[in-house]
Amino acid sequence: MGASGAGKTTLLRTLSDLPTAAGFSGCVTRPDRIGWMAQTDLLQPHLTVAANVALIDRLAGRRADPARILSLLEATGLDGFANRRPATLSGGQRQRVALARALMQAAPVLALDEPFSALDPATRARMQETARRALAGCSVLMVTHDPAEALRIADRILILSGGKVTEFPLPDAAPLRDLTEAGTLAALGRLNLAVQQ
Ligand SMILES: Nc1ncnc2c1ncn2[C@@H]1O[C@H](COP(=O)(O)OP(=O)(O)OP(=O)(O)O)[C@@H](O)[C@H]1O
Repeated sequence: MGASGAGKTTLLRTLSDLPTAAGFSGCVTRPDRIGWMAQTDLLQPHLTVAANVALIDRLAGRRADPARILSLLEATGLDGFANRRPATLSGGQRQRVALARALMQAAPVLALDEPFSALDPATRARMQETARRALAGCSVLMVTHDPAEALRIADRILILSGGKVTEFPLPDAAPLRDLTEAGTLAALGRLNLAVQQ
């Protein structure tokens, strides 16, 4: 988390070995493969939804498992959309295709840059659950502007400000946390203040 312009996307891109406008010196140790989902969905307009989900495999010269594609489309609430083109989808549906594509990569580390920002609250809550389930066992570094989202799903919350990272202490409850529970609600108040500083 962190204010707009704090450098969150730049940090994710640096960790993922993607180019940035920022200067960087030092050394990043990372696994060979890092999955990535950007703020913009970057869907290929000429490909169907299923082909977009399979794209990373295709680019890597692998055959994508059709059953896995269908199960990820189902998990992201897109069953029946496999043969549609991105232009026929809403912004939220497109973002869910991008999420399915990120989940398809099954990389040990996944960088998600505000993956749920275009979704309505109910779909967003469902996608948070889907992503947590589908990504159990992966390390996921996710940027979000939404303190409630971070509190609900994160194992750790780091706040980037003035070039420094501070860890926000989480309540004892395990994710997916109940935001109406007193301890979580109190933490939400503290987190709202912390990200405004
Ligand atoms: N460590 C850094 N050194 C120099 N410039 C940086 C650094 N980190 C970020 N910047 C620059 O600051 C600007 C904003 O960075 P970035 O897009 O990463 O912010 P952000 O926190 O993701 O913002 P937003 O929440 O609005 O998406 C960019 O122009 C980026 O190049």
